[in-house]
Amino acid sequence: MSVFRPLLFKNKVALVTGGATGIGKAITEELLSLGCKVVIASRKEERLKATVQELCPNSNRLRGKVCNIRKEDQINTLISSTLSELGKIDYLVNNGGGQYLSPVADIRLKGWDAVVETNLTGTFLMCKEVYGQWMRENGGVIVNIILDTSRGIPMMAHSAAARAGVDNLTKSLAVEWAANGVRLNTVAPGGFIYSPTAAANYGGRDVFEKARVGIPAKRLGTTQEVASAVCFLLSPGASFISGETLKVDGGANFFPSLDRSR
Ligand SMILES: CCC/C=C/C(=O)SCCNC(=O)CCNC(=O)[C@H](O)C(C)(C)COP(=O)([O-])OP(=O)([O-])OC[C@H]1O[C@@H](n2cnc3c(N)ncnc32)[C@H](O)[C@@H]1OP(=O)([O-])[O-]
Ligand SMILES: NC(=O)C1=CN([C@@H]2O[C@H](COP(=O)(O)OP(=O)(O)OC[C@H]3O[C@@H](n4cnc5c(N)ncnc54)[C@H](OP(=O)(O)O)[C@@H]3O)[C@@H](O)[C@H]2O)C=CC1
Repeated sequence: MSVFRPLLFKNKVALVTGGATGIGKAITEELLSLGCKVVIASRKEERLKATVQELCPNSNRLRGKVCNIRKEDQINTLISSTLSELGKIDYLVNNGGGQYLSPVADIRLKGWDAVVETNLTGTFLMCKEVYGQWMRENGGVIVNIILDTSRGIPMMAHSAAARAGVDNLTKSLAVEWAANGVRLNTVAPGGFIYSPTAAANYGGRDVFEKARVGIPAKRLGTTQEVASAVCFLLSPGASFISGETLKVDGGANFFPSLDRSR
């Protein structure tokens, strides 16, 4: 059940990348339950269709649009078609992204570029385009999902570097665009947030289960717990918060790393 007051969100238009699966799907569900109209955008059309069918089969409050955030022309079309269909974009959640596990020594340039383009360049392009086409004149709120990079991330160094870039980009934009009524923040899920699609990327549930020992609460975070943080930052309750990074990690960042071996 939502912890927010629907009136604050009613009839707002939200664009959520990667909104058909995992954390993005939980954000989509939360925003729908609060009365938003939501556009979800990602590469695989069948996932978009399945989520629209599951969450909102009999209404056009949820729309899926195919978009690869590594392609500037596709982003341009995503924003312009959303604006022509729904008239505005109040919220943008840059959630689409990911990486693969690899020691740095084995990362090829093509793989490095794929991860940086997806996570850093894709977020830059989405922010720039939504600002240029709508938020510069009308204001809005942006939340960028990253990883908690505060201690580095061995085996995911390409993604950690890209996400640290997103974190810093968010701070610059929070200052540059403040006078235009645009707020931006990042949410950093640090502990492991299980969803079937996230786990499939790592060959199953195992890698998530192993992470449990490094989390003080000895449990994984849920996609809904990330969605709540995102919705708080989108809401008027966060109207004087910009350029911040909110960790959603059950305190794992403060847990002595020695305890991780137990
Ligand atoms: C762990 C717990 C925490 C969880 C955190 C999460 O984020 S959960 C969220 C989890 N969800 C996600 O992460 C979902 C989104 N993630 C993705 O789609 C991919 O991880 C992507 C971002 C690399 C794009 O991939 P793509 O195929 O569209 O990209 P492309 O075709 O442009 O270039 C591919 C190049 O990248 C390399 N390479 C790629 N994979 C591997 C690998 N397994 N092995 C080795 N290398 C790999 C390879 O060099 C390849 O070129 P090659 O040598 O084959 O010619
Ligand atoms: N699960 C976790 O523990 C953590 C997750 N995160 C981050 O949270 C976000 C959501 O991940 P999660 O829900 O867990 O995993 P998922 O794999 O379910 O979500 C990733 C989403 O991103 C979309 N996506 C990937 N690449 C692109 C692209 N090039 N263009 C458009 N969409 C794309 C995918 O859709 P499609 O394949 O159809 O394009 C998918 O919907 C990611 O950025 C992830 O890195 C951060 C910390 C921890």
